[in-house]
Amino acid sequence: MNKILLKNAKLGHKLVNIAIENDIIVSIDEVDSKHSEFNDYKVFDALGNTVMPGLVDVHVHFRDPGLTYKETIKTGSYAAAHGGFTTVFAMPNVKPVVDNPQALKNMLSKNSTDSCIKTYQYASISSNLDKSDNTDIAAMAELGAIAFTNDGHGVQTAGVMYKAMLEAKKHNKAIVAHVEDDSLINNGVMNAGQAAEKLGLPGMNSLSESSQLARDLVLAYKTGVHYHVAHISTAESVTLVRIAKSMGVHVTAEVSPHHLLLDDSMISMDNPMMKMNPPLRSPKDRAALIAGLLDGTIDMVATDHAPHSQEEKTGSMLTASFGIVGLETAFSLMYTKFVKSGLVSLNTLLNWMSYKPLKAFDLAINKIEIGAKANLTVMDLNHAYQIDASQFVSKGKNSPFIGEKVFGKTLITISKGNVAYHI
Ligand SMILES: NC(=O)N[C@@H](CC(=O)O)C(=O)O
Ligand SMILES: [Zn+2]
Ligand SMILES: [Zn+2]
Repeated sequence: MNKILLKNAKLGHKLVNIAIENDIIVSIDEVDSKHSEFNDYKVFDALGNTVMPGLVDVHVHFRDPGLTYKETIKTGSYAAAHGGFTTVFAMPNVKPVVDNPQALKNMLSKNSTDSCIKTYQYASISSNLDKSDNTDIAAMAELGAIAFTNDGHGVQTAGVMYKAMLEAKKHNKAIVAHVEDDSLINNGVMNAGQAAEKLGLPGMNSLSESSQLARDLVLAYKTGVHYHVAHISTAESVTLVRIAKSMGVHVTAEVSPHHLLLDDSMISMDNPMMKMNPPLRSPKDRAALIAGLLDGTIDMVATDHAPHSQEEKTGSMLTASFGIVGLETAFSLMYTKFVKSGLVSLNTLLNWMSYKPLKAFDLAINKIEIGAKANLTVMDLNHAYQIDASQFVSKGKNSPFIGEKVFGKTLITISKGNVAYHI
């Protein structure tokens, strides 16, 4: 049997010892209580640091199979554990795309052998993410796809989206949408606006997101499907989700740390690390995202961890790949900017980064109590440091936050009773 004792962990205001057998928390005792039957346990000392429910990220790209020079399930899941995540949802835009039952079967078995944390798998809505033929949602729901998404691309026609929603609803699965109307992108490499004009770079119209979102929300209203908005990025999108929620549409939304913390006014030069999809929007959009997260319109934070090679992220934004890594910086950035600054409590941050992501997808929540699955992480919340790409265990070093001063360092991550990361 796998037996772990996590000693001297701060849980609320108490200092506790947490015993884990296989994947279950079997006891939580105050440190000074006399409990001495832990002889054959593997001991990890939290040294008085805070233990919290494992973080959850519903949006990661692990690039495996097919693009393993960028990331593998091994390196990606280890990066997640290093960031305090016990649970992630992997996107289907690998090679081959997870767009059929056999590809999904292969992914599910690869995730279970290669990932050091709990990894759920998305399957796609249409074949190869671009063709107009719908995938076999019924079969892939049956096999265990967590939900369906064409992330990386918008679903360009209402017909394909409507059909996918009807099928997903029938099988009690969510549709996760990367909302982007290709006809409003104009070969852009950043948000269309003053900043793009100043730099002389082609801009992507933000209506590309909100106009397709408006379409989808009508379809979601009609079909009753759970519709989840990936990486929401514009003020209009937040307003649309707010209205849809008030109408009773089953809609949830995620926002990335970078869209909360950066905007296009901060792109002072042609810098590939500031290139991602959706692009960093205007300061006004960013303010609306923060307001939307604070008032509950936006449900959760998700990283959209998108590793790329160094070559793919050097040179000009005109040619660089879209996307940045996020798993190893998300918690510390959010903790520093939202909790340490006094804006919200640690508990609220954990709602955004653990409780609500699981709740939204009807999964059991991570909690630290006897009988619960051992999905937890120990953080040194007082540890101050500068973000340094050489400390990343991800293959992707493509972060715009290098050099940023943050608080919060992961000491131990336990997922399903396995010690996935420890210092
Ligand atoms: N976010 C990105 O800029 N890139 C993602 C795709 C996506 O999330 O849309 C990728 O797969 O690289
Ligand atoms: Zn996307
Ligand atoms: Zn993505």
